[in-house]
Amino acid sequence: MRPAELLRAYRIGAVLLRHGLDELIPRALRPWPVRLLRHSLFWLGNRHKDQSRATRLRLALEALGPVFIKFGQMLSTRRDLLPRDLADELALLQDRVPPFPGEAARDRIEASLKQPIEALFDEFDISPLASASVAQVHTARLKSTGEEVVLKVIRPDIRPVIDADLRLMAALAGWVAWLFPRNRLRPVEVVVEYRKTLEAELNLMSEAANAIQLRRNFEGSPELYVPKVYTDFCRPDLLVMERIYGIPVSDKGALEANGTNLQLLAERGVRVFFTQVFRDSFFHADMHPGNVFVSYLHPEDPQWIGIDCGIVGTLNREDKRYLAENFLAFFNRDYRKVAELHVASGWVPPETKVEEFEAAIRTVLEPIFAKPLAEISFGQVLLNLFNTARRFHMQVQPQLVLLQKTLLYVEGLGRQLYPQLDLWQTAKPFLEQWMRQQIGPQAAWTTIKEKAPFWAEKLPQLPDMLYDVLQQAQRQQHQFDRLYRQFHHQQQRQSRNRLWLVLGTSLLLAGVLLLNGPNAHWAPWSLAGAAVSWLQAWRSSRLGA
Ligand SMILES: Nc1ncnc2c1ncn2[C@@H]1O[C@H](COP(=O)(O)OP(=O)(O)OP(=O)(O)O)[C@@H](O)[C@H]1O
Repeated sequence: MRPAELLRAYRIGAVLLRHGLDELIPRALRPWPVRLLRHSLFWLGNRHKDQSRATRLRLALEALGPVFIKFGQMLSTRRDLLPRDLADELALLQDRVPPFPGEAARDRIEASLKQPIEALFDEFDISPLASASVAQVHTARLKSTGEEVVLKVIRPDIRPVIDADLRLMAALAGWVAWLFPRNRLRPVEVVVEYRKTLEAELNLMSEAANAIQLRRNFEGSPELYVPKVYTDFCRPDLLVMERIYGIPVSDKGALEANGTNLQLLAERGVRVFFTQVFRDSFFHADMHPGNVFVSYLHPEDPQWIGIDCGIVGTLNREDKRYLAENFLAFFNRDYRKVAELHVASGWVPPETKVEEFEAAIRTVLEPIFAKPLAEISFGQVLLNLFNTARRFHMQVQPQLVLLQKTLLYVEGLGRQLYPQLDLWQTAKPFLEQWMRQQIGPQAAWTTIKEKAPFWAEKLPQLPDMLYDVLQQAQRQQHQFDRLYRQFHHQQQRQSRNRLWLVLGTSLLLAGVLLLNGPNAHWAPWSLAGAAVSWLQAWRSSRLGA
């Protein structure tokens, strides 16, 4: 460890102790030498004794800076791993970070583009429009077209901090895993997963690619608008995109003042999400209110605006089948079907007892379904299902966890806008349509259509291929006949061999017996016969070899 890292490690340890987080470790796992050591660090006493353990954890993460704050935010969504009080408190984590000087942003942009800013942009605003823990946003105009743009630039000093903190975090996770090997938190895996998310957020080229894909998927849609990305100016640490003007979704007063149809807006939010999931298999997975706006234009026919595509989820056909089949089974409150689906599809091990699994699902979901449909949370249903399935050894895929978390956000936003929002009613047509596409005549027709170009390409080659196959079959038949004849011949020879050996042995025995009897003169003949028989057996085996 380098001196700077040692210092940082000390600081992390000091912050954790000053927030009394050592008390989160069960007393049984803190033997007296550890407790003695703790007491000897008297200058690092718990300074937040009056706060709950959850609040102390949140305050400590906030004190440790962006890497830990984002880590806490990620953990808050893993309710399967954390106790409820901790998860609730971590969800309150905010990355309030002071902006860095606009001049530093300007230097960084110029270094990335290898040109002075004035050569490409007019009206670059030196004071940031927004500032977050990883990046800062400035406004400008494209010199070539006059279009208004925003420039999102990664904080200049963030990379080494992130690298060092991640290394320390990984070491800490390793110790925790070593100390508590049976801990269900799985710290090492959680840190690895976190590192991937953070790496993706640090590369603005991947955010640009995601935004382009999402924009293409919703090209011309009245429901969702995604700002244009100016790829020529994008670099790993710089993203340039169209500036949008929208009402922040959290500002319900402004939405109402603009005359927005809130019911339609909420329903469209759910539809946009399910379209991304079931039509495109590609969804925006960072739907926090700072990333979602509503257009000022045509408020009676409201359009969402989505920015910050740093985190997206992708789904495969199997994931979608899992979601659609389970949701439809839930819709009919058919827990048996849900349990059977899990076993039949191999999502849980085949030896799982369907009755037990069904009972466990019923226990966690029946209280939810006792509420009116409009109050049920899809996200909560999924979360409870995942937690139950994990107990039955199902490996819940990360993309499904991401989807479940996004679903909670979407529901939260929707219900905030229009509390009577009936999610099931809005989502059901999507699920049913998807299922129709997967099974039945429509599915068969779709498969034929999908395969048609392949067959059209292969059809002219079909006679040749058929001829080849027939030729090959004929050759194989000949080969088989030859092998069979060889085998038969060998069998015959072996049985002849055995006969000669048996005869030789019998004649040998007879010869030996005759030697001592009254007919001893026959003995040489018998022994000679034995010798001839063995010779014959030897010859025949040599011929076959
Ligand atoms: N295209 C845009 N047009 C107008 N404002 C924008 C645009 N993109 C970003 N902003 C503003 O900048 C803020 C931060 O942008 P963004 O969410 O992309 O950054 P971030 O660093 O990923 O922040 P966070 O971590 O909070 O999501 C947004 O909340 C919004 O106010």
